Amino acid sequence: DPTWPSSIDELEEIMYQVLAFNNRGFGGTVIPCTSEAAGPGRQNAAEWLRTAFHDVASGNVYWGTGGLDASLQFETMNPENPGPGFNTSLSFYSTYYTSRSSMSDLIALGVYYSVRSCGGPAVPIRGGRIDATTAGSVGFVPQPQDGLGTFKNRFLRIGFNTAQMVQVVACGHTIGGVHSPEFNDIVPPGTPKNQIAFDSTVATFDNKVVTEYLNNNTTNPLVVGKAVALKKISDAVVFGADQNQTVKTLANPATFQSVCQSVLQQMIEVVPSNVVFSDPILPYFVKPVGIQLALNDYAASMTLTGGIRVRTTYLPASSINSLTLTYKNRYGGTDCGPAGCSAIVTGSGVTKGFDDTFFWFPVKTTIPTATGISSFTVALNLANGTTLPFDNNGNSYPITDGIMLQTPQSCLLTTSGQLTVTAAVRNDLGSIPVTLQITNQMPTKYPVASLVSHSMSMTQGDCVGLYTFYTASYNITEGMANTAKIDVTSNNGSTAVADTFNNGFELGAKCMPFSKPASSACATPGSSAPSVVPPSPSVSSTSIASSTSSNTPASSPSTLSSTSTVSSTQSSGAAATPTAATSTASAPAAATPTQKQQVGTYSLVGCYEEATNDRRALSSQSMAVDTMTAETCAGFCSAYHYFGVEYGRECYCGNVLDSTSEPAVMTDCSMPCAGDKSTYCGAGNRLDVYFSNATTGPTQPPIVGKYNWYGCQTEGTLSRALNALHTANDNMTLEACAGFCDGYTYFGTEYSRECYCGNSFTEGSGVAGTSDCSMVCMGDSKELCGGPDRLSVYTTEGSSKLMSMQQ
Ligand code: HEM
Repeated sequence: DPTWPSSIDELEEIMYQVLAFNNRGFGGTVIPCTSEAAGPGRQNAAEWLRTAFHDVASGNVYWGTGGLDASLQFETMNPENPGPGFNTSLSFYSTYYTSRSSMSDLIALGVYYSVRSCGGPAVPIRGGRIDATTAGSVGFVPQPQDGLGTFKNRFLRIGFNTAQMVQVVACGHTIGGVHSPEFNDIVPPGTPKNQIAFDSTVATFDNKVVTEYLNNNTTNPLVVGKAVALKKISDAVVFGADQNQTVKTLANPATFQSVCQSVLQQMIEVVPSNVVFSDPILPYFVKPVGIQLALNDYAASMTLTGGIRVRTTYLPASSINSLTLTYKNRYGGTDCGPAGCSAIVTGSGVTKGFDDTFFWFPVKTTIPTATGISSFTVALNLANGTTLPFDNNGNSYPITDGIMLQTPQSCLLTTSGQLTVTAAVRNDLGSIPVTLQITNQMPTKYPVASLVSHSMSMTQGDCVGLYTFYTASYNITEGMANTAKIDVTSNNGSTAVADTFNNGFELGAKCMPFSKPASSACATPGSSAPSVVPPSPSVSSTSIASSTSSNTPASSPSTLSSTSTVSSTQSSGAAATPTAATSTASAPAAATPTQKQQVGTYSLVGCYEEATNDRRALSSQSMAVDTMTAETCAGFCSAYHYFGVEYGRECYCGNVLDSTSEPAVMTDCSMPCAGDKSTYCGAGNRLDVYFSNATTGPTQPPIVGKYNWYGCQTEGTLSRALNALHTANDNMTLEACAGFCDGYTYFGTEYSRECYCGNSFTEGSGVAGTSDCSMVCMGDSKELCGGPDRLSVYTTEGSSKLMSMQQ
């Protein structure tokens, strides 16, 4: 494996995540090879291969200029580039164009995809090509009527000798053909599909173009037919350049495949002399993909999410029982709090490449903020009882908790482009510029968009425990929001920490509130490995302790906007260590009933006021009974991160605590539980709030029957997003909806109990933030069934988000 992360990571994922779960959608219009996505006779695979050649044709190996540099985007109006195929191909590639995937590398990847999809060899792809910013030299694309001398000169100019010229033309002209709209003298109008193929197998990358030529039974329009009288028989001239010597060697099918593999690689590696190529891009055995950290409410813990992708080409998925992820704390040590430093993950989701398969291990690990994370290693636990360790070539897989994009607290309205980004920066990283950089595409008059970047400094906001929030807002040009990549960086130079290349389209439409710890919890991480690990309840107790001591009316804000608070806390260093507060918090439990600190996996957060905005502090579900205990409520709310008991007999659940709900003094929660008088259950307008990070919460399973997770989608503007069939009932589950929609490409569940089916999305339906789809299914509290106006969508195709945005 290359050492992760690497500059080719984005290209590697586009190259190998071809089909099924988490596919990148790059094969959309060239798989299968027969695909004529641009119309009858317009075979995209053939167009992609020809596109690469026409881009290369401007190259000059003597000068070290041109070649595969995407200059074709500026040359499509030139008469030597006739036909719609260049535009179709380049505009498709353009959607994948980012700072980590140049257009010219994408054109090269297009050769790999089109050739492989048509049954040809796997052309090795190296990354690192640099895109031209203007047109290259034009007039160097060989034409059917040119003579042998011209052909030889043209090919020498791009570094091909006569034999290689014969080879590369044969390898190009094994798929596709000549079209009448562009060459109506060679292909008469009225020809079926307006196309004459180069050989009898138009959509197979085989040597028929050669054997049929040698056997004199070819129908190649650049060898026989109308072209003869017009002297436009370029393939006959090229193939005959050395009295058929080279072309005869290609009559062996295996030779043809291996020769094409090498001359096509040679072709796509004609590049300007300033290009430094990477090694050939091979699939990682083990690769972290989409790894992200985010601080959880109250900042006592953070969650590491993402996937570990394991290549199962030679090691079948069935031989892997599970994966153990072991991490180091932010000091490189092994103190990770009570839960320890490792997590066992089971696999779900299979991705296919042309020649590979991959198995995914979705990671969701809670890490105490006090100890943090700096790197991890992976071990595969095999069915035969052995383990296979992976340590990133001895480096561990690095990850910084110095800065993180707070996805839930960031939001993007894809329609208007209004973006708000919140980043959490570790307080010990000090006095800093924190910058937000947004890179998005902008349309140009050419088929390829340009990339534009905007940087701005972020404004310091609340201090939340060991971190401080920074925010910035920006308006992305209308229509371009889905292309945005978001980088947040703190500090600069060698001390910079960054969280980069985050997808704008993964942000929700609404910025979620963050339930804050008290401002007194604001601190910097200890300078040595911390011996003290405050688990979530102790930090929460800190906030209680602080309200107690400050003795301010509960309505007084603990909104931590004041920078002076932040800086003074920072300078006073460890004064606010959470452990000190824990003992304070446990002190008030003096009355006969006691305050339960722990209920199952839930820990007491504290006593909280009800929300003040007509909502409930915890608003997802509720119930009330005269036998209420904390246990009863915990069971009822097991699908949620929070539960709260109030007024002795009421129970409320939710995944977020409403932002207007403020901590109250612990002694406010003084009503015994109706079902257990020895413990407290809140009071009037006061809840005892408990929190759990355990994955008893509902999940969005990646696979439901034959459907794969697609994403959280908004409703359509004029009709339902999926409008073929629908049903609704109180027993709704993902499985039930999948069964109901059997035969449709998509199913979506919405608002806990609704189910919709369809083969495509109607107008206006777009990507929503995953956090928008957070309502529990009525029929299964372990699963998520959309949200208000939001669908949890699954598809039989596992088609990618990028593709859906194109529609
Ligand atoms: C002497 C050199 C060459 C000449 C004169 C030539 C000429 C042509 C012409 C006239 C067409 C028909 C285009 C249309 O009607 O859409 C064509 C198609 C094609 N060429 Fe070439 N070509 C040459 C070399 C190459 C090379 C080196 C490759 C790639 C390795 C290549 C790949 C293709 C492909 C794949 C098509 C089919 C496109 C489609 O079906 O849409 N050609 N070529």
